[in-house]
Amino acid sequence: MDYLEIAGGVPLIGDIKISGAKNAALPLLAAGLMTSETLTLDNVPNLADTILMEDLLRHHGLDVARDGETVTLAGVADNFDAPYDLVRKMRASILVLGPLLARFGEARVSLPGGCAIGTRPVDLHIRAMQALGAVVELADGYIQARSSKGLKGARVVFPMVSVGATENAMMAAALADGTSELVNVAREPEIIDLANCLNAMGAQITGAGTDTIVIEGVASLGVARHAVVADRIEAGTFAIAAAMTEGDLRLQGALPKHLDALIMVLREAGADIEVGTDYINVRADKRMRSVDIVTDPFPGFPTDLQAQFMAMMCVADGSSRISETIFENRFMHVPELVRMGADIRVDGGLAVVRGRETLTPAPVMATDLRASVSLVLAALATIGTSKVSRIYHLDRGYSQLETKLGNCGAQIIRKSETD
Ligand SMILES: CC(=O)N[C@H]1[C@@H](OP(=O)(O)OP(=O)(O)OC[C@H]2O[C@@H](n3ccc(=O)[nH]c3=O)[C@H](O)[C@@H]2O)O[C@H](CO)[C@@H](O)[C@@H]1O
Ligand SMILES: C=C(OP(=O)(O)O)C(=O)O
Repeated sequence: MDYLEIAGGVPLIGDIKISGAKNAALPLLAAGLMTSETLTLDNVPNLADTILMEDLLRHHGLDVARDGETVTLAGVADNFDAPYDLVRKMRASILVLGPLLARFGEARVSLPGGCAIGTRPVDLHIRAMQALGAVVELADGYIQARSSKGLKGARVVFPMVSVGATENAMMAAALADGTSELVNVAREPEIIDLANCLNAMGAQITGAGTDTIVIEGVASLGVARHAVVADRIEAGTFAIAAAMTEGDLRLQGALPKHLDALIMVLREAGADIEVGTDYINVRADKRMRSVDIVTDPFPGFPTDLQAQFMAMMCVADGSSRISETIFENRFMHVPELVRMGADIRVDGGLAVVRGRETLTPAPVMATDLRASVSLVLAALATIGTSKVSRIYHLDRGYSQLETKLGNCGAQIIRKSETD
């Protein structure tokens, strides 16, 4: 199994090009099921998750071709079954439910089950499909959905904000008969990116980025070409890396309007941040100050940056309160950070971090994507050599992580247990 060996304590200095967003690319790829014409997606990051989604689409019968970061989807699906073996590896596989149901009137998708960060039910996805007229049954661990006469536009009010359920409902309603109003939807930039792509394919969606989306259903969607939006979570991760190593990173392609909450707390912590329309420059020449954060749906502080921010607070001056409100079990990085000498107390969804002057190098491992990268950040800021194991989690969400960081001075090497 691969691991990373990181000799930390070096300020990161240089330029990093931000990749396309995993969390935008996954629904955009699923949207390829909704047309019989070609959908070409540019800036698709080359990640374990996007490759798995490409495999899932092939399994459904699409022709999928990748050339660098451009993915072309053609053909028509002829298999409406998303099996457990593919879905269990990536929860975002549930995003084929809306497209298959809307386009073909049937879908059978394995229930994804819980994962390291929480139980993550899919009840809101199912309720949205039912509201649009589908008949849904749960049997043998599968969601079996049918709409033999096609989906019907409807008013769907979400009891809580869900990114994935908003995306599934938006895709299903795009091909439904009549008007849909989706209320209390997620406002994440990835939702806007999906709406833009669907509209380029011929959908009629307005309101994406607000809490109400209105969709006039159309009979079919056509050909389109769309570039995936920049990954705000990758950019945010590197922004934190610059601040905590007292470095100077220019994040090319990062969109500051998608990172307002992080930029505000980094400035409060003492980082010097300059922004342009498509770059963020983060500079620090002293130890950061402690700041409290609460995770929230966009435009709040993203849960996908909570672990990385906590790593920074472990070496900040003072005491920080970190509240995780989105997922019930998203503190798995805590015991590993503690192994590196961090002082963290957890009480339910609250972590209190008392910053130390420095951490100590240690062998660590994590059980999810952002927890893993938080350990990489902690190791980069710690003098001495740390070993971060189970890095297959990192490969789900960070494209060329070692190269990008290595080009900015990080001493980070991927090794195999057999080396
Ligand atoms: C591929 C992708 O885009 N993943 C992101 C997406 O995940 P995902 O779309 O799975 O996250 P949701 O926004 O749906 O989850 C938010 C909360 O709603 C709950 N919930 C969700 C659906 C449902 O049917 N019932 C229910 O109770 C979840 O358990 C969670 O507590 O948004 C999360 C929240 O910003 C991010 O951390 C993930 O990186
Ligand atoms: C939780 C994440 O992803 P997913 O929803 O795909 O598990 C993430 O990107 O941090």
